Amino acid sequence: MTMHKALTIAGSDSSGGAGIQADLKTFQELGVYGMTALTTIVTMDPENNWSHGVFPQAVETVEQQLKTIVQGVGVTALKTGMLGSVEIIELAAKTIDDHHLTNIVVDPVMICKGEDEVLHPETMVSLRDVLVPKATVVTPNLFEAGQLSGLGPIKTIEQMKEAAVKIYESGAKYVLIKGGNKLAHEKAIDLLYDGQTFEILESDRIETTYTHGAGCTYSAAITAELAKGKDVKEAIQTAKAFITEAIRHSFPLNQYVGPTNHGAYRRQKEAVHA
Ligand SMILES: Nc1ncnc2c1ncn2[C@@H]1O[C@H](COP(=O)(O)OP(=O)(O)O)[C@@H](O)[C@H]1O
Ligand SMILES: Cc1ncc(COP(=O)(O)O)c(C=O)c1O
Repeated sequence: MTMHKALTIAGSDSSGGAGIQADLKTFQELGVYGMTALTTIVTMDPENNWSHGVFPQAVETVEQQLKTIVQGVGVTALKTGMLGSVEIIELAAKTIDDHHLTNIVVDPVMICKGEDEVLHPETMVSLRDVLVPKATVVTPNLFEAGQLSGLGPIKTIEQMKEAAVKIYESGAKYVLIKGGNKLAHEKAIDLLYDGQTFEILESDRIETTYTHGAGCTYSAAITAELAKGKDVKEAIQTAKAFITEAIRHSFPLNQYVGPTNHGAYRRQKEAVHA
């Protein structure tokens, strides 16, 4: 039996709903063997208004993890999430080049939901210039698309298209901009651009504030499907169905954070086939 092996190079969300935790849960649900290179650790302080703590790992530690996985095991597809520093972004890009890795999903994480400033502005420039050019698919949300394209706040589908063209020019093969619940539309709209045509992906828009980890989960699902050998459009379609079910069944974990439900898509499929 062929084993499909996916890697996530990303941060840890200690509360379990986003970051590498979301990625691993998603890989498992979609039948792919998941591996991790941990870049930074994010905490939330219940005694201090849930303020975020960010604890970056040393570059050497990330390098050794990548060696373990890429040289020691081999990967069929990989995604990047929160990378935390320019050095780690450069390391991820170099690893992709040195080992001729393919099926690369770049989730250009710049902030955690609820925050409104880029964690480190210099990482945005490095993501755009060093890592986005390696991407098979880059998956910015509206805020990140505004930053990567230089267009600033994006509010309409027309502006999403304009941003997609600019980001494509940075060198990604496919640009997938997530409208999600920040676009004023009755559906949850994402826009896919392959350098030639725009495609709108839409799903039910679910009335909830529990979307913690939605972007991580979506990009991990795309990665898992690419690892199985699916083409980009097919992988994105499955991932969109996966994240829609995960959001439909999301839940409050505590007063502050509500993660998506990683098991919902598989349960729904099993119910249909029962
Ligand atoms: N309320 C919602 N209902 C349905 N789909 C949603 C909702 N919010 C986000 N999505 C979808 O979830 C995926 C992740 O988007 P988003 O939450 O914007 O990413 P991020 O976590 O990076 O900000 C996208 O496919 C988006 O359209
Ligand atoms: C480690 C880590 N990566 C990524 C994210 C981004 O999560 P989301 O998918 O909700 O945008 C977070 C948010 O808390 C995080 O802690």
